[in-house]
Amino acid sequence: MDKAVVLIAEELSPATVDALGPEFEIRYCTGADRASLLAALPGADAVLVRSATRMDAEAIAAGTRLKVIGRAGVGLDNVDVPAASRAGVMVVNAPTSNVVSAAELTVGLLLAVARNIPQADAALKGGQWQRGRFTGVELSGRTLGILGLGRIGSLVARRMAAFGMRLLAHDPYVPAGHAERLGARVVGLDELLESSDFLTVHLPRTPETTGILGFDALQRVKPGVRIVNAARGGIVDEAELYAALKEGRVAAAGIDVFATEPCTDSPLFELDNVVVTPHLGAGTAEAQERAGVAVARSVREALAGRFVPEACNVRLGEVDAELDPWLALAERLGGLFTATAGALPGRLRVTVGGEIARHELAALELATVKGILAPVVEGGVTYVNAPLLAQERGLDTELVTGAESTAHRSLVRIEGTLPGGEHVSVSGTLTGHRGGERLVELLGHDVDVPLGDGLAFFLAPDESGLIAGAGEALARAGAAVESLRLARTGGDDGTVLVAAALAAPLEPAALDDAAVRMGAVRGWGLERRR
Ligand SMILES: NC(=O)c1ccc[n+]([C@@H]2O[C@H](COP(=O)([O-])OP(=O)(O)OC[C@H]3O[C@@H](n4cnc5c(N)ncnc54)[C@H](O)[C@@H]3O)[C@@H](O)[C@H]2O)c1
Ligand SMILES: O=C(O)[C@H](O)COP(=O)(O)O
Repeated sequence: MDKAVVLIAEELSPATVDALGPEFEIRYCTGADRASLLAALPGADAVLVRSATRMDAEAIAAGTRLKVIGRAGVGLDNVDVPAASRAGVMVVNAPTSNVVSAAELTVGLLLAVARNIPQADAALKGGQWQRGRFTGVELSGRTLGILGLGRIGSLVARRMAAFGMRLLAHDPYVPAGHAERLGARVVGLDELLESSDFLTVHLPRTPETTGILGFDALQRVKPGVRIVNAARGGIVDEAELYAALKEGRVAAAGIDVFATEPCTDSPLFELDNVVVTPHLGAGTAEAQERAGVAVARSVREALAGRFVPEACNVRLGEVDAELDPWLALAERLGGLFTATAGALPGRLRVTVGGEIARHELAALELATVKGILAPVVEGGVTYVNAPLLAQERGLDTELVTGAESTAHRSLVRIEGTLPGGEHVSVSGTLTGHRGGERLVELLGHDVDVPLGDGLAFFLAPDESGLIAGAGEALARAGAAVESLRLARTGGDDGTVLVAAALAAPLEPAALDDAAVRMGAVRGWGLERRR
């Protein structure tokens, strides 16, 4: 089988490729070069990007076999997440990988604009020993205004408290008490602007925050303020900042991010009181390794068709790790439901009983739908597109929880009525320390077989010698039978269910042949998960 292709579109830590492992073909392109990106995407199952690759609707459409976009970093403003969701493409990022590095760069920029370090360095290397020209200010005792008290803003708060700064914060969306625990006082935007000697920006770029430090805000700042932006370009209006720096209302600025990147030409670059870096917030070995390894792991999971907790466009909230094997079971049972039904029901009921019923089960419901649709949908079913595909096929799902499971500690049952009126049901559980998947009911027949590979089922009239006849029929059809079970109880149509565990799945023609030989009314199989 061909290896899945992972396309690396930007410079990533070598640890990324190591974490992907040998089972992928790795290809490279230059994501910032549109032609290179669009030419490489059609062959890729996954693409790994940083902030310079625009994964918009056009690029996502070009990735005809794309299943996952891995953003080796935090910001997703270069990824059209809704377009990815429509295309069934999972988007994963590494939201905490580089926050310490970004906070540390912020500290560096705050020190640089306080003490003119880069300017003094450049002057001295240019042969000038000028000490008075670069006299700065102390941070200690001054007021730092933090705009956005999320992950990075909070790390900056802790670090700058150690410098003896007074902390103010503006962030209407953090819980009460968070700022106080960091030693910061929460204030409105006006007070933040009017009272801060230093202002540092840690907001996401949203319609609300774009230009938030524009003409009006820069008119209200404390004269002589120093501003640092290591969040996103465009949050500080570059033209207005330039004007305020020229006037001296803003004494200095440290800027890591620009409205348009790469940015190699800006009026800001002409000003002595500006320190700039080329989007270096995440530019450390540690951050790159963390980001690369995190997305590599998520990509491996996503390409294996498993649930990825870090997926940004699967809205299931936190999924308890204890539930993972149950998701796999539900998906497997969904596949068996479709193999048994040969059609989709209009309405599907997923009943979860016993101990696992206390968990949040939206992911398990989705895993079931994924398993049910996978055998019948071309192009792959993922946790991302399963709800949309179900809707398109008119498949409604009802989740029933809390039912007692008397025979098993926990049980998952899937049932639905087909358009022809036939009721189909399948139930399974996990047993033993290693959580082996077991089928415990099929079409109302009580069975107990491992949900292994190569299962085959037959419905046959209840006659003596059936088990011997079934064994012989399967052997003649070329099957290596590992075990045979007869399920007499539960069915109400006079047939018994023969469940055969085979060493390898049988081809459909061989299954039919075996069914005819044993006098079964029908036979069907469950193939190995791909
Ligand atoms: N320079 C870099 O290389 C680099 C590296 C990492 C992250 N970043 C950027 O840094 C920024 C912060 O990242 P984070 O991980 O701390 O994000 P975060 O989501 O943890 O924090 C953002 C905070 O902003 C607040 N916020 C949102 N809208 C607001 C508004 N209108 N007014 C006030 N507060 C508002 C939110 O409540 C949140 O607490 C992001 O823009 C991210 O893309 C840059
Ligand atoms: O959003 C991020 O993670 C940072 O801005 C870093 O972006 P980068 O991966 O392009 O350096």
